Amino acid sequence: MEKLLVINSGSSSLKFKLFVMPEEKEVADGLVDRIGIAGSKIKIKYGDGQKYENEEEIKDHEVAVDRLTFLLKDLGIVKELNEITAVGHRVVAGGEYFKHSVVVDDEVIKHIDEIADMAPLHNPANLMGIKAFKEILPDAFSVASFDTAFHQTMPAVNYLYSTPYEWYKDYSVRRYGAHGISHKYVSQLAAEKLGKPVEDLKLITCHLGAGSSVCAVKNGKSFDVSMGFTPLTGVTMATRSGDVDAALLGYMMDKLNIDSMDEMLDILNHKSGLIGISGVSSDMRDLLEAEGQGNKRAGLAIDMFVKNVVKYIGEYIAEMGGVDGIVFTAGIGENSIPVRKRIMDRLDYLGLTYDDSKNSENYEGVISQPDSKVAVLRLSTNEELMIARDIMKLKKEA
Ligand SMILES: Nc1ncnc2c1ncn2[C@@H]1O[C@H](COP(=O)(O)OP(=O)(O)O)[C@@H](O)[C@H]1O
Ligand SMILES: CC(=O)OP(=O)(O)O
Ligand SMILES: [Mg+2]
Repeated sequence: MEKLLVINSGSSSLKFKLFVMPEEKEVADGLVDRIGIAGSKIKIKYGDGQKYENEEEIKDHEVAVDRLTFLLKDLGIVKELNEITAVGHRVVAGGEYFKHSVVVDDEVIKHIDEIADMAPLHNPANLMGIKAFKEILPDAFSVASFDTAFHQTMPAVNYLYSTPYEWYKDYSVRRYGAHGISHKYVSQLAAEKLGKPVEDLKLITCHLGAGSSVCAVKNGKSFDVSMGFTPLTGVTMATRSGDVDAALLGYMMDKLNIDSMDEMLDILNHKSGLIGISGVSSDMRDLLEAEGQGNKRAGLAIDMFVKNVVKYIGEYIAEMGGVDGIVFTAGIGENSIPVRKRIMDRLDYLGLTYDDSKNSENYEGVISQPDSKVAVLRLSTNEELMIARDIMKLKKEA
């Protein structure tokens, strides 16, 4: 029996789970939510149903790690931090370096840092977490699991951009995608719930959170994904623009008198998407509330998000030549009944029908009607469990 801690830094959150392995028992499950925006909150479930919840200012991921390590001891979840024998980290961009999870050493740290531009909102925070825990727990086995690894199975026709081929050959410019740990987990779970081997299914997994991506999972493998070279592209996100015409960068630099590309990318990464369109909030919960109070731009931002998800679903049905199941997961996908409803209502052309009583907050599994032409599932993702399993595998091999 041993205790493993898994750290999952998202763009707006830091999630963690403490597992007892090999039983896969979750001893603690925590979330630091709304990092860097008003109303940050820490929520931890631990022990036999105990809960800790506090609203406090969490300005960045570094503060989140500090609070987490303090609370693990303070709440008595561990007596001493060194009871934790391994720490696993979700890392978003692995580029061409990492095609599967690895034990962290200096070389790994160097490469994660080197390709930070491939996930500017994530890799620096991921690396900060890795280094912080190397200091706090120098003897713990340290593992990095990559969001991009699952997408390495994409065929060239889907991962290449229609740019000069030399960009790919000489500079590794291609679609890497993201959220792969989650897309892999929910596609396997969906197959289980549907009672069929994942190898026999065409699935579309919609990971909709602060960062959102839609993935075509054909025969258990990632076939195409909406995120690209970085997690900036694809559908409208909390603060990210999703797909835009590259030509508007130069055009707007001129109009706004901006002379640095970094500043432009900062606008596309941090000031666009739901917050950019609505001017209200980057958080879907706030937008739904504002829309209910008559805020038109909040409604428009939600409609654009929904349209983009519907568009990618349609694209992937065309690319795969059909679909057996559509999965909703992550912050919005799991928790927002109205957003799921708005997406599913746009898919009735597929003969998709859903069960209103199952399109609920906590229902785990198939939410479509038995006679629906396409199955729909609401599944809670568990990136942390996937990483914990990878730690065990790498420990065995070490
Ligand atoms: N009940 C809810 N209704 C609508 N949106 C929600 C709800 N709960 C969480 N969300 C959305 O989920 C997002 C966080 O998703 P999550 O997958 O946890 O984020 P991250 O991308 O940081 O990993 C928040 O920005 C919020 O918009
Ligand atoms: C890649 C990405 O966007 O991750 P997250 O949704 O966790 O921010
Ligand atoms: Mg996430």
